[in-house]
Amino acid sequence: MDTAIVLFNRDLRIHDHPALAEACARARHVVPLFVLDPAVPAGRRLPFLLDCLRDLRGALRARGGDLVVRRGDAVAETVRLARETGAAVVHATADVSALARDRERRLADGPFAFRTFPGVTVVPPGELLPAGGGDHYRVFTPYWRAWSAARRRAAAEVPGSVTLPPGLDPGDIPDGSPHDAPPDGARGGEGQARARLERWVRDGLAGYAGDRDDMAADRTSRLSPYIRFGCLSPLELAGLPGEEFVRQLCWRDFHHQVTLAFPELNRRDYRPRGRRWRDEADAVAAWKEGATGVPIVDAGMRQLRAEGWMHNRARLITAGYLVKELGVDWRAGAAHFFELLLDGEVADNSGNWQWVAGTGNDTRPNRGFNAIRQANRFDPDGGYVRRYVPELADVPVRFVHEPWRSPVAISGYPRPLRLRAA
Ligand SMILES: Cc1cc2nc3c(=O)[nH]c(=O)nc-3n(C[C@H](O)[C@H](O)[C@H](O)COP(=O)(O)OP(=O)(O)OC[C@H]3O[C@@H](n4cnc5c(N)ncnc54)[C@H](O)[C@@H]3O)c2cc1C
Repeated sequence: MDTAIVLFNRDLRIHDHPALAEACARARHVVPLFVLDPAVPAGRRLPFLLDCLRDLRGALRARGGDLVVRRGDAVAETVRLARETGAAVVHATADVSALARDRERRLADGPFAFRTFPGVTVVPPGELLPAGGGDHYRVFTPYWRAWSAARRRAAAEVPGSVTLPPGLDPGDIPDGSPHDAPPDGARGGEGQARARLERWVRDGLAGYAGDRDDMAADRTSRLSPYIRFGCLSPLELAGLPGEEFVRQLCWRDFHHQVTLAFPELNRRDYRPRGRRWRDEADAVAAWKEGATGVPIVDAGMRQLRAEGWMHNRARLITAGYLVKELGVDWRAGAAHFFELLLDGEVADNSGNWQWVAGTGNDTRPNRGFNAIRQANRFDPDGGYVRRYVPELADVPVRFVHEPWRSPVAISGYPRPLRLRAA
């Protein structure tokens, strides 16, 4: 094989990258390509994405290659580059969203051989099928059992060298304007990801099972934006010790295999339950602003806005409040999360929202989400609330989750919009 293009998407790494490794092993010239598509705006994730591209370019240059960057429609630009370089083969990492699969279908019709490779999940979506029939697992526990027992591929080798065809213009990676700076300075890229992983394995992994729901302690890995952009290989992460952490990666795989089978997961109820949602524009606006008057909900929503990330327990509480307490359609909440989260991504976002709403893969669709009970259990000292809702910084512990019970008026903080009895 003379020239192969490797089309990157959300697999922005050189470690364990089967599509890249195979191209480098077989082709004389390899063109690593990323296409910035204005029709698929990265929104708030753009600065993080640009960091990832710069880091990937650096890693490829260190191996004698480069990252070729183009702007436009990913398929049209790939076809154009194949013509320019005479590439007969295009490699990509297989993905599950409707958008990604449409791109794969169009690439398969291109004037080259198109091959997809694993790498977005630990176990490729669709590889495990339930014994009782069906094209995917609908319930997590049997999936977890099958997933834990499944044979895994070996991690792909990092290519020693990458050789571009001569005379190719690599193209610029835009700077991104300062007002686009990532929230709270979160920097993207495989180098950052591996450094954070190393720190977390040293300091956090051993205590993960006990600490992951302690909202104030904030001791989860915070690797999700890096996993979302593929700066880390899920397969490599799943080789870490610690069942509880690996189980979360299995949840991620689970939602991906659901999305492969049900690509409308971000639009349609997975299990329609005939729910009538309320039209509550003012309440939704207050929820988005972190001004519902329910401290644990407001703390989560303000963390999301400030950091582009929210603790998993806060995601469950804020989502539960919107759909179960306010009776608002999960799609409105999922769209807001998707817009603001650095890790925002169809399978995990919509899969989790539908799980909370009872329209997804929860075996207990009527599960309650009592925000106050959750707050007392997972933020018993109110440390999480105080961090994000400074109006409550000096309120005594016994009122921090229910400030409306305080005999002393608290200025500057609203009364709760709506709340079931705790
Ligand atoms: C309503 C709602 C929306 C969510 N939207 C997203 C989203 O858009 N993108 C996203 O990556 N996660 C989403 N999650 C899942 C989870 O909250 C985040 O993955 C997690 O909080 C990220 O923090 P962490 O990296 O510290 O996780 P850790 O606890 O350290 O877990 C390690 C990794 O496992 C994966 N993971 C953990 N929990 C889940 C889960 N419940 N479902 C799927 N994967 C999981 C993530 O890749 C995470 O980085 C959502 C959860 C809820 C309840």
